[in-house]
Amino acid sequence: MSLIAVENLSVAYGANTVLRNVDLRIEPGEIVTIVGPNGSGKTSLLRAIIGAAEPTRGAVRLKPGLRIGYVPQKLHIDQTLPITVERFMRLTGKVSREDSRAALATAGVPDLLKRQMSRLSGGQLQRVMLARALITRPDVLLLDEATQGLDQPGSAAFYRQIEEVRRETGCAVLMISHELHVVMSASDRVICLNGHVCCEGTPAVVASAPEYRALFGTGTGGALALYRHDHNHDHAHSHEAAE
Ligand SMILES: Nc1ncnc2c1ncn2[C@@H]1O[C@H](COP(=O)(O)OP(=O)(O)OP(=O)(O)O)[C@@H](O)[C@H]1O
Repeated sequence: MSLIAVENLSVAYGANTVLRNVDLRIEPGEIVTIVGPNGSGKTSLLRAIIGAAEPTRGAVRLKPGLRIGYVPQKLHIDQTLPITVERFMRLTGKVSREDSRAALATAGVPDLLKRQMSRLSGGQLQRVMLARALITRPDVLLLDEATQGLDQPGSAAFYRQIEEVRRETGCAVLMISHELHVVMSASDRVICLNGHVCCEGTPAVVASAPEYRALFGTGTGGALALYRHDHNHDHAHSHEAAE
C-alpha cells in the first residue's frame, strides 16, 4: 500500500478552485519534488495531505498509522524571545534529550542543542526545523520550500542532507521547491503542478516535457543544463565543490 494516495483531489477557497483532479501516490522511501509557478496550489496540496485543507472533491488516503513530519516554509523567530534549540525541540511534546540529540545528528547539526534559536544561520535553522520534524520518526517528510532564503550552495547542501536522512531513516520525502536544478538532481520523481498535474516523471523526463517548458520558459534550458552538468561529475567531487 502507498504511504499517501491522493485521488482525484480538488481544493477550493470559496469560489476559487486551486487544485483540480489531482492524483498522486507516495511510495516508501522515494523522494518526490513538486514544482510549479507561484499560486499553482503546491502548498494547498501539502495542506490537504496533512488535513489542514478540506477537499471539495476526491480524497487523501494515508496508510493507517502513517507518521508525517512537516517542515514549514519559514519560521519567524522573535529576536527578543530567548529560546534554546533544546527548548524549541521540546515545545510540541515530551522529548528526551537523547532523542533531541539523535534527531539533530540525523539533520546534520549535532552540536546545536545549547544554542539560541535567534543566533542560528539560515541553514542551521532549517536543519533544526528538519530535526524537529524527525523527532516522531516519520514515515514521510513533507517540506514546503524549506530552503527559502538560503543561497544556492546552502540549498544544495540542505538537499544532500535530505538524501542523507532518507538513507539513514528510510523515510519518503515529498517536497516543494522553486530551485528546479538543485532539487531535480536529488529527486527520484518530479511532479509539475499548475492547478492540476501538468506532467510528472523522472527529473530528465519532466525537464524535457513540453508542458514543463511552457510553464518555466527560458529557465528550463538552464535547469536542464545544470541538471546534466551535475551528473557529469562524480558525486564525491560535486559534493566537495558545493560545500
Ligand atoms: N487560506 C486561503 N484562502 C484563500 N485563498 C487561498 C488560501 N491559501 C491559498 N490561497 C490561494 O490559493 C492559490 C494557491 O495557493 P498555494 O499557496 O497553494 O500556491 P503555491 O503554489 O504554494 O504558491 P507559492 O509558490 O506562491 O507559495 C493562490 O491563488 C492563493 O492565493
